[in-house]
This record gives sequence, structure tokens and C-alpha cells, in this order.
Amino acid sequence: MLLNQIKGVNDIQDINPSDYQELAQEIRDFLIEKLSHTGGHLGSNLGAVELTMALHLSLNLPEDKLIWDVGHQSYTHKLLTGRKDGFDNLRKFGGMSGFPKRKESECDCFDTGHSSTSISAGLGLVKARDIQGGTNTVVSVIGDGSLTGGMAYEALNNAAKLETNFIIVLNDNNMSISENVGGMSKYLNNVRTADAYLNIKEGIYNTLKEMPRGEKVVKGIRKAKSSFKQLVVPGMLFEDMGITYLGPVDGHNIPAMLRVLQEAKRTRNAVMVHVITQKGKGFAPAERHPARFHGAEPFDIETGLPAKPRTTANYTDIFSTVMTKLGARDEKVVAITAAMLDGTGLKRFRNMYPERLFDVGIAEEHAVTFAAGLAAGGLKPVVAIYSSFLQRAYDQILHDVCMQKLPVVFAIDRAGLVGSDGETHQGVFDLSYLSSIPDMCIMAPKNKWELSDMMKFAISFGAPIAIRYPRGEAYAGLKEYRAPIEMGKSELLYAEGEVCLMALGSMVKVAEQVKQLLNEAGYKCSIINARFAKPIDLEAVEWAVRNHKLIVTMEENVASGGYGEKVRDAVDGFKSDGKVLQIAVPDRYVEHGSVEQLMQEIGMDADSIVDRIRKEMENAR
Ligand SMILES: Cc1ncc(C[n+]2csc(CCOP(=O)(O)OP(=O)(O)O)c2C)c(N)n1
Ligand SMILES: CC(=O)[C@@H](O)[C@H](O)COP(=O)(O)O
Ligand SMILES: [Mg+2]
Repeated sequence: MLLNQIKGVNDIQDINPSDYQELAQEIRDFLIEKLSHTGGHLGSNLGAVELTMALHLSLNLPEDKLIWDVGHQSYTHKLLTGRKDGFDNLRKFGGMSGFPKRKESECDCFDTGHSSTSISAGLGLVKARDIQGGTNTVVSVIGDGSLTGGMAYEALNNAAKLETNFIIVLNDNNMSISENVGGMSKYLNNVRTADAYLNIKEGIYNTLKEMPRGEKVVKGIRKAKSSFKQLVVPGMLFEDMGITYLGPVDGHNIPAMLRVLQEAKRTRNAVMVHVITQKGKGFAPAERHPARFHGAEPFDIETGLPAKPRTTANYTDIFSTVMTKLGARDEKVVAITAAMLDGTGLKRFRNMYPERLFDVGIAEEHAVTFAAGLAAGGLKPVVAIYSSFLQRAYDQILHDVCMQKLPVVFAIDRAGLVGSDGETHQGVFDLSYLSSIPDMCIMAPKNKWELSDMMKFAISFGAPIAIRYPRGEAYAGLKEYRAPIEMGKSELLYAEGEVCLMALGSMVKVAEQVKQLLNEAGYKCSIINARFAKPIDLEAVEWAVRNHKLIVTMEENVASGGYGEKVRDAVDGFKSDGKVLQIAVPDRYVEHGSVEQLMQEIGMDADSIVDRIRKEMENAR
């Protein structure tokens, strides 16, 4: 097997060129087999096999620097840098990350996970090289979807004035997670469907040379290269900015890519190499359903179907259903997604009300200010964005939504630990960054019915409001507790005394388990479902202080700036010696693994919480 000859970095350079095709096939077979067990970002990786091989053949790693935008397509890069064994535990607890990690390999020069950062980071590495007199090559690989993100344009704008080499590879598979959207996508479509510029160029040169005085004409054209390109390349957007454009080149043809990369390396400025690939290439189910195989769960190789079909609704499903109902009831309800139509569950809303769904591309900042504009214009926008991606739009939430008290509903999915995507995607900061903003109201449902009730409350709230809910199965317990949602009011679930658990959102389910364990150990235990993280329910805090020896706050967010901190401050106000134990995500980045394993690791599973409570109670005796 050729793949077995690749034990470390640059070993691919010893492979005979006549074997490249076979190696690419072995890599595909390997990825399909491994990911059928572990899950992972299959489609993007299958599309980038030959591209990655060509880059590794052209570069000398780790001296040369290769930056992967988002990083979800870096699996072949991991294989070619000696990490084959890591695939057995890909994205598992303690195993190999699904994204580039500097601490994992010296060939991973920049950590990614969130989109559209690669050109900025690459340009930084170029400048660092130039200032220190280095000669290494720097390559940023960015997908067409990631090129919808604003940061990419800020970086291109900056890179355009560069006078040294910087290679930007545009890996264009005409897909984001769902269909790619917007003007840039349309522009790339035109470029892609035009005959390859390089072929046209050579074809025209050859024809001209046959003609009388043809050589002279060709020379003249070569001198006026850019105006010639203007004639044959639609748009010329990048060239006009000052960035050399090469391509489009077939991203599954290694010799063709090697030739273009050689040319790109000779350029004395920023150069964009436009590579055309197919998402899911070589695995029929992934070619047919690129969105489903973008981030795949373990699957059956024969059929492509999930190994474990899902039987219960997750919070995204509930959100999806309620959105269609809200859309039916009120024509003013509109929805916005930043390239996460499938992930946020807004596809159904799009299918029913296409004119009221806006997919703005990977542009969270724009999504929020756009929603502010929609609200200012009299509509009722719901912006559905994952917690960790919404981090990007802090200023837009503050400056464009909250300062004007505009009625925008933030549906914050993946709030809490997300599991196998790891530290870049854990949604454990939203309570903190949103809480600091005046006029922001934040809710979190304890179960699936409460998410529905909160959405109905939010849509008629008339001011900025956020609902955060986690990845995964929607809790179907506590159905009988369905008191109407009231602004800033919590819900008392059990009133027993001694220990009072004040739990927010997903932690209510854990609180039930904690209560049972505490009861078994002989402690009485009350539970308050917080419902609101801002404003907190001060009356409930006072009741908890007056009637319990210990208050335990529970939230799937970092402690700093979270719900527990606010409760602690309030307790101090009511009773200076009131005891509060804060259960929250610790002040460090939480890596990948299953949510259950991670909760255990950070001491937020029921057993760990009970241990801590018992210690506190024993100390108090
Ligand atoms: C800031 C941010 N928003 C959203 C995402 C989710 N996301 C990951 S990959 C992706 C699509 C990327 O498309 P493209 O760059 O074309 O890569 P492809 O998957 O097509 O190879 C999206 C929206 C993200 N990682 N970061
Ligand atoms: C790479 C990336 O950012 C997305 O593909 C992300 O992995 C999606 O996560 P979900 O599976 O939670 O939708
Ligand atoms: Mg793409």
C-alpha cells in the first residue's frame, strides 16, 4: 500500500508521479472507512485529496506554511504529516482533533475552526517572514463558502498591496455547507464555467503565432497581459484589486495543479490560485448529498445511511417546527441564517416562506446588523446563529441592535458544550458576552416545550432578546411544569429546603439527577428553573437565600460573567454570609469528546456536582 510509505512529513515527495492517482484513491478509501466509524467532515475532505497532495508536493513543510481555512478539510494534510494512526480516535475524547492544531503537529502552523481567517493569518505569516528575512512559502487555502465571510475581504484588501509572494488557494467546490450564496458565488460560477483561462490563453497564443506577424502580436499581448486577461477572464475582480489570478485549474488533476503552483511561487505579490474541486468526490452518497456529508455522523458505507438513525427530536428540530408556525401566524416574521440553513433547522422555514428567509453567507456580523435593519423597518427578525459563531458579532449586537432597543430575536443554537468539534465550537461564552450588553434579555429553556413557549414569548417581546439552547436531544422530561413565561421570572420546580439548585436551561435536567442523588444521601433539595439569565429573578434568589443553607447555581457557560455570578452578587445583597456554589465551565478551553465525557472532565456531571455539594454541606456543619 502506498499510504503505508507515508510515515512522516514530505514522504509524499518520494512517491513516483505515476502512482499519484493510486495514492489519492487509497486516501479516499481510508477516509471513507475511518469516518464511517468516527464521523467527521467527510465531503470537504474527499474533495481536497488531490489539492492537498499537490500542495505537499510543492511545499517543504514545516518550513513552508500551510493554513487551512475553517480547517475541517485538513484530514489529508494530517495523513501526509504522519498522523494516520490518529484517525481511529478522530474527534474523540483525548484523540486527534478534527481541525489543525499547532500543538498536534509542527506542520499545523495556525489553528482554525471558525471561517474566513486564513488570509489574515497567512498575511501575518508573510509579513513575519519578510521582516525576519525568511524565504519560506506561505499558502492559505480558503473555500468558496469561506470566501463569503467579511474577514476574507478585509484581508484581501490588505494583501493587495503586498510586494512579496503569498499564495491564496481558492478551493472552489461551489458549495458551502448548503448551496453557496451571494454575489461572489455567482461571480465564481461565471469564472468556473468559462473555459480555463490558461487553456484559452495558450490556445489564443498558438493561433496568433501561426498568423503573419503573430509572434510580434503575442509579445505585445504578453506585455499588456492584464488587458489581455480582461478580454478572456470574466470580471477580473482579483486582478483589478492587485492580486494575481491563476486558474481555474482542475483540483483533481495533480500535474496541472503542480504547474500552476510553480507559477504561483514565482509571483512577487499576492496570488490567487483558483482550484475547482467536487465536494464528496469518490463516494457516491456524499456526491449526491454534500450537505449531509459535510459533517457526517457514523454511516453505513454501502448505503451512506446513518449507522444509528436518530429517533428523538433535538432542540434544532423544535426550533424548526416552531419557526414555521410563527411564520404562518405572522407575515412579519423573517429568519436569517449565516450559512447554516441545515444546522439551524431553518430549511423548513425557507421551503415554506422562501421570500422571508435570508441566507447571508458566512457573515455573522452582517447577519446581525441586517436583522437590525429589518427590525427598524418594521419586521420581526429571528437570527439563528450558533453560540460560538455569534461571538463574531458582539459589536453588532451591542451597537446596532441593543443600543437602539430593536426587536431582534437571537436563536442561539449549540449553546453549551458541542462535543466532537471541540474548543473552537464550544458554545460556552454567550451568557457572558450577551449579559454585559445593556437592554439584552437572555432566556434558556429547560425542555422542548419551554423552547417553544420562549420563542412565542420572544417574538412578541418587542425588544432585543436571546434564547440559548444546546446541541442534541431536546429534553422531554418535566412536561407537567409549564407555567407561562413571564419576563424575568423563574419557575419553582421543587421546594424542599436545605440545598437549592438554581439551574439554567440544559442544567435543569442535570439538576433533577443531582436532586435524586442528594435525596438518596439524606439531603433535602429544591430546584428552581432559572429561565432567565438576564434579568435574573431576584425574588427567587431572596427566597432561596432565606430558606436554604446552600445555593447551587448551574449553567453550561463559563463562570465569568455568567448566570451564577449574578446570583452570587444578588445573594451578597440579601445576606452577606449566604453560601453560593457556582457550577460552571472552568476558565480554560474545553477540547473535543462526547458531551458526557466532557461534562465529567470539567466536573459538571451529576456525580461530580453531588460530591462538591456534599463537601460544602459537610464543611457547613
Ligand atoms: C464563523 C463561522 N461560521 C460558520 C461556520 C460553519 N461552517 C463550517 S464550514 C462552512 C462552509 C465552508 O464552505 P467552504 O469554505 O466552501 O468549504 P467546503 O466545506 O465547501 O470545503 C461553514 C458555514 C464556521 N466554521 N465559522
Ligand atoms: C466545521 C464547522 O464549523 C461545521 O461544519 C460544524 O462542524 C457544524 O457543527 P454541527 O454538526 O453542530 O452542525
Ligand atoms: Mg466550498
